[in-house]
Amino acid sequence: ATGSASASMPTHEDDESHLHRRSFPKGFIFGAASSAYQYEGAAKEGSKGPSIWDNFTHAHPEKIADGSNGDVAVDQYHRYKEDVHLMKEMGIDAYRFSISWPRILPNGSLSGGINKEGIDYYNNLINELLSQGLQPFVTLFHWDTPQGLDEQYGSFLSPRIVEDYHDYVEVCFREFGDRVKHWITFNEPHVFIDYGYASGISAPGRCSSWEIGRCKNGDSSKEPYIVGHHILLAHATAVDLYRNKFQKTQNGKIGITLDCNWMVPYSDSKSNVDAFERGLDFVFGWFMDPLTKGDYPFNMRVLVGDRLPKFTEQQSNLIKGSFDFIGLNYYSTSYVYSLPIANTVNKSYNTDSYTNQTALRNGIPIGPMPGTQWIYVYPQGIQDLLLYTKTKYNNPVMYITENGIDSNGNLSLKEALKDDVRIDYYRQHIIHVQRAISKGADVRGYFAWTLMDDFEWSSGYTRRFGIYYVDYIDGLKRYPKSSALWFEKFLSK
Ligand SMILES: OC[C@@H]1[C@@H](O)[C@H](O)[C@@H](O)c2nnnn21
Repeated sequence: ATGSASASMPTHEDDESHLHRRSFPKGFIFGAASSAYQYEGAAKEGSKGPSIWDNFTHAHPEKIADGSNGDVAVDQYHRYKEDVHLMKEMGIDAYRFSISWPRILPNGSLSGGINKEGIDYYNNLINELLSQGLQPFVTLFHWDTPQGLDEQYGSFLSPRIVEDYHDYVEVCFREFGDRVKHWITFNEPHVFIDYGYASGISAPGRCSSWEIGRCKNGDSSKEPYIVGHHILLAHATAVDLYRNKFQKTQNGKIGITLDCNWMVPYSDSKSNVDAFERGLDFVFGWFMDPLTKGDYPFNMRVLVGDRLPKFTEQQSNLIKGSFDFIGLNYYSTSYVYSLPIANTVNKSYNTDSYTNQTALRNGIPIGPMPGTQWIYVYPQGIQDLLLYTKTKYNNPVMYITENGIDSNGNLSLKEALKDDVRIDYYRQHIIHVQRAISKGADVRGYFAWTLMDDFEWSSGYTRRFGIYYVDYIDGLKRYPKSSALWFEKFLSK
C-alpha cells in the first residue's frame, strides 16, 4: 500500500455489512464530545466565576424550553472518574471536552487572578483520561464567555477580548500543554454568533428588537460581524502564541471547530446554485476564507459592504494559515434557494445572504426527521462537506468534531435505551466519512455528539443527544443506550 488513506481502504461496498473501526486508516481516532457548561455543573463551586450562560439562564429562564440551567447539569465536575470509566468501557480513543474560561480566570482576565481549584479540576480530568489510555482533545471556548468581561466591555464586541483571550489560553497551554496535544480555539463561532448576536435566542441574547429574540439590546446588522472579526483575531493570536512559545517543546496541534450543515440547491437553476455558494460562504466561508486566504468571501464583501470589518495586512497574514487542523461539526442538510435582493430597512446577518433554507422540496423532506427538530437525516451531507472542504480549501487535516442526533426528551427509560435510530444515524454517517476518506479527504478522526444526555442550550433537558442516558429524576444515574453497546462492538480491538 502507498500508505495514503485511500490505498489502505477497502471499497465501501464490501465492508458496509460488518462496519468496524479496522476498516479505517491506522491511527484514525474515534471519540466522544462534550462541553463545560453542558456537563460540569458546579456552576458556583470551586471558586468558578459566572459565565454568560450562568447569567442568561437565570435572567431569562423563559428563553429555555423547560426553564432549566446548567447549575448542576450532569455533574461531571464531581463524577468525571465514573465518566472516564464509561468512555474506557466503550473503547473510544479520545474525549473532546471544553475548559470553562471563568473556572480558570473567574472575572475573565488575569487581573482577577488564576483559580487554582479550576486548574486542579482540569488536571485531574486530563490525568484520569491519560491513565485510562484516552487522549484529551480540548476546546478552549465553547460559548461560556466570562460574565465579567461581558459586563466590563461587552466581551467579543470589543477588541479588548483579544488580549484577555490570549492571557487565558496562555494559562491553559502552560498548565496543561505537557499532556494536551490537540487544542481547539473556538467551537462553532457561526452558531455562537447567530444565536447570541443575530437572532438573540442564546447567550448573551443580543439582537435587533424585531428579531425572533425580541432583544432589548443589540444590532443584528452589525454586531455579528464585529464579534466574528474579534473571534478570528483572538483565534489567530492564540495560534501565534502557541506556535512561538509552546509548540516546539510540547509538540501539540492547534485548530478551530466550525459548524456547517450541508446545503443542496433547491433546483439546478443558476440562481439556486448561486444561493448554494452564498449560503455556504455566510456560514462556513465566513471563517474558512480568512483562515485560508486572509479575507472574507467575496460574496460577503459585496453583500455586507461597510458593515463587514476589514483586516489590516498584518492581521490578514496572522490569520491566514493559522491552523494545523479544522474541526467540522455536521448534523444535517437542507435545500437552499435564492431570495430576491430587497433593499430591506431591517438589515440582519440572518438575511444578508439573500438565501433561505428548507428541509422540504415539493413537500418531500430531504430525509427522515426521527428526532425532535431540525435534524433531517442526510448522511451524504457529511461526505459532501468533507469533499467540498478538500476541494475548495486544499484538503486540510480534518476531524469530525461533532456528529449526532437527538431523541425526544420524554421517552420512558426503556424506550430511550433502545435507540436504534441513533445507531442507524451513526452507522450511516461513519460509512460516509469512510467514503470521503477513500476519495482522498484527509480526515483523521470522528467524535460523536454526545457521550451522555446533557443540557441542550435553549432546549434545556428536553432533547437527549447522549449515547448514555442520564436519569435526571434518580441521581443523574448513567445508563448505556443500545448505541453505547453498538460503539463498543464497532470499536472492539
Ligand atoms: O445541538 C447539539 C449540539 C450542541 O449541544 C453543541 O454544544 C454544539 O456544539 C452543537 N452544534 N451543533 N449541534 N450541537
